[in-house]
Amino acid sequence: MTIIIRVPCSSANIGPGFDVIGLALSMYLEVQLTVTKQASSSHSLNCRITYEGLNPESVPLVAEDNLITRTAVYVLRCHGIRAFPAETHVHVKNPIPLGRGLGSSAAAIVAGVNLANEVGNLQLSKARMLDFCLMEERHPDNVAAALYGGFVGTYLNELSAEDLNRMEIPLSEVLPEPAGGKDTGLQPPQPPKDIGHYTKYKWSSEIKCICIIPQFEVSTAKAREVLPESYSRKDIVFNMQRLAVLTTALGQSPPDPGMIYTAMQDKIHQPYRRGLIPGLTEILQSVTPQSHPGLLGICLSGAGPTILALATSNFESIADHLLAEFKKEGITCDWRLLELAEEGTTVQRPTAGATVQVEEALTYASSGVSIDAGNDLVKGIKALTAATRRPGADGKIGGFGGLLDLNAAGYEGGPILVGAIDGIGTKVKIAFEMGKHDTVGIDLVAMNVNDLVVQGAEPLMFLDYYACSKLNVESAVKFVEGVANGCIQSGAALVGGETAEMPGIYQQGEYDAGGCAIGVIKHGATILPDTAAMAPGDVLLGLASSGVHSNGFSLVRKIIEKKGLSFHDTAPWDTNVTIGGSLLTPTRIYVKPLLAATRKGLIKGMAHITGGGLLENIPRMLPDTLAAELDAKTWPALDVFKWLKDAGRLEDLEFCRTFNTGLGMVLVVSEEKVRTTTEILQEHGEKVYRIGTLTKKVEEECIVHNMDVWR
Ligand SMILES: Nc1ncnc2c1ncn2[C@@H]1O[C@H](COP(=O)(O)OP(=O)(O)O)[C@@H](O)[C@H]1O
Ligand SMILES: N[C@@H](CCOP(=O)(O)O)C(=O)O
Repeated sequence: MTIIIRVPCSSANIGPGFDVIGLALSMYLEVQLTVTKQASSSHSLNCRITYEGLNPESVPLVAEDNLITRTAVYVLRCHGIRAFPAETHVHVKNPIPLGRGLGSSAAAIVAGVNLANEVGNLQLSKARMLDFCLMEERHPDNVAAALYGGFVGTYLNELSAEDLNRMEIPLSEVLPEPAGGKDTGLQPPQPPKDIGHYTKYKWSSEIKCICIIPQFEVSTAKAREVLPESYSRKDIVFNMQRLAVLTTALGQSPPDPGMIYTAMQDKIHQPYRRGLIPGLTEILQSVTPQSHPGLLGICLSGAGPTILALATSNFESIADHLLAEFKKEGITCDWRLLELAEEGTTVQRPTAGATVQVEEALTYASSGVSIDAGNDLVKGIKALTAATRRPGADGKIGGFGGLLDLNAAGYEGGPILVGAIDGIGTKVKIAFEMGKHDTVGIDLVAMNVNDLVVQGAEPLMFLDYYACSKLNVESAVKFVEGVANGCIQSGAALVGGETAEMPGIYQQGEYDAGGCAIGVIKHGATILPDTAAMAPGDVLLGLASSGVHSNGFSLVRKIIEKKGLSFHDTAPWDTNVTIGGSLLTPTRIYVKPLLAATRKGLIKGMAHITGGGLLENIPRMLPDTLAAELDAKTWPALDVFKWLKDAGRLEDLEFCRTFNTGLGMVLVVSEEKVRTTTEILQEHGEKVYRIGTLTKKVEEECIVHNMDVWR
């Protein structure tokens, strides 16, 4: 499958509008993209480049050096993708002469950003693409015209010194000494949002563009070096007066040659560039609407050396005259008659909506976390833990919590102790980003006490472990505030903890936290799950989660990053909150409602839906002979999950194996106890859904029907 990206060339300034106005013109750079899946590639950054067109000697075919591909790699790296997929073939067809003032570098940069968008399936908006273009080509006139097409006026929000000096931005062709161009090995920061703005002016359809293209190059960087740092008020006013008239005059029909010719005069760049283009002033002055009927105006195209003459007729005779003028200076030129390219950059995919096929849907594993590896570890250490068995504890692992019978251990009359240990995972990264530390402690407690309660245990005490590079007392206190809050919600006492300062292990300003809950089950009470009591036909009840809870955050962060969003942006799934604010919603603590129900002997088993989602956690409470059959239509799909699934293009099974999908707990209850159980849980504020039943196991342990409701 080949995707074709077409970017028009552009002519900037049109006389007085230096760095402000641009025209997209009907000569197109074409980039053909094909990805053939291979294990590896011998080409730089996995990308093979071929080129046909003008100035082949000046166009590097190494992806690290070529402006199109190095722009694409910059954009990909901003999204956590280090290189092209192996193997990418980029074929470039380029009729735009390089270094002539027709926006060849702008076209290459715009093509590169679009290339990354296709290869990485980044789904960037055009406005966001403009931001990426402007990190590289810092004058907006050419890139805005090339991207959006038409006759555009632009302005730029100034970049901060920090953003100006980013090392990871590819070397620009147009800045004298750009800071960037270095691969620091780090992920480049996302560009600031909305750097560039544009408006489209009307363009009179009678006007055509005669481009006289001398056979020598003037690099834009050099043509900017000759410009002064400051201008007289007289010259600025001269240009502004003309620009104000020109932008409207070029949209009027019929165009007014007298007005346009005068309005295309300039005092702030052309006079200074004449040293680079022999005979420039004389050539510009050699034609007028009077001497050459049909001519509207004449100027330097961009930084030159191309001359742009706007005309409504007599194109050939105007061109012949200008070619002869250049000839007097000993300069040979080509000429082209171009029209306005109204459309801007286009991307042609073989079928509408198709994406580069090699682009795979995100998976939890692709975000760096492997559920399978975790399962393999449990298998691998089973024998080791079994060797630690002692009276009161069988040394088996794999349950939600670990059990020790104090009575059997020699403490006569003592209850069964249940212990759980867990962390918050990378949800803490969002706390760092948002500077909000008072809720992740709730998550920490929740992850532990919810694991205890599913065994029927009442959590009694909690200990936390907080490790950082340098202790920030304020955020650490906030963190413990969250832990204490979680303990109060679950009725556990916070009896101790540990704070560790470990410079060199953690990144500055960051921390990690773990915690351990201990609870008890009275002798005589049922230790859950009561697998022996479960039978086909038993009902599965689901309790609503408060959101993503505390699992799957590596994937969440990857999706947010891939979409080019910041945690401070408005949440696409809820415009009342920021993304970070919404994602920091603490994990729901189910201890009190579930203890109320278990004490009445209503529940046969419970699964805390954490990493591994419904598919991996529900089977943990079932006997070998039974399977869970769920209908996804029976509980609401939370908007946050729908968005994550769509934005990450997560496949149904992957989604269901990573996230809680809207259910934080799943219970097994016999049919006759469904009503009472539901009522008790609802009295405690839970949202309860009847989500499925237990069936005889044939092959799969957990089957979810109608997963298409999440799409
Ligand atoms: N199609 C292309 N492929 C690769 N690099 C390109 C392409 N077009 C332009 N460039 C790069 O841009 C440079 C010209 O940029 P610049 O001096 O701004 O001139 P222009 O006025 O043509 O934009 C070339 O020397 C080359 O490095
Ligand atoms: N406003 C810029 C335009 C440069 O255009 P190019 O086509 O020469 O790259 C300038 O005048 O420097």
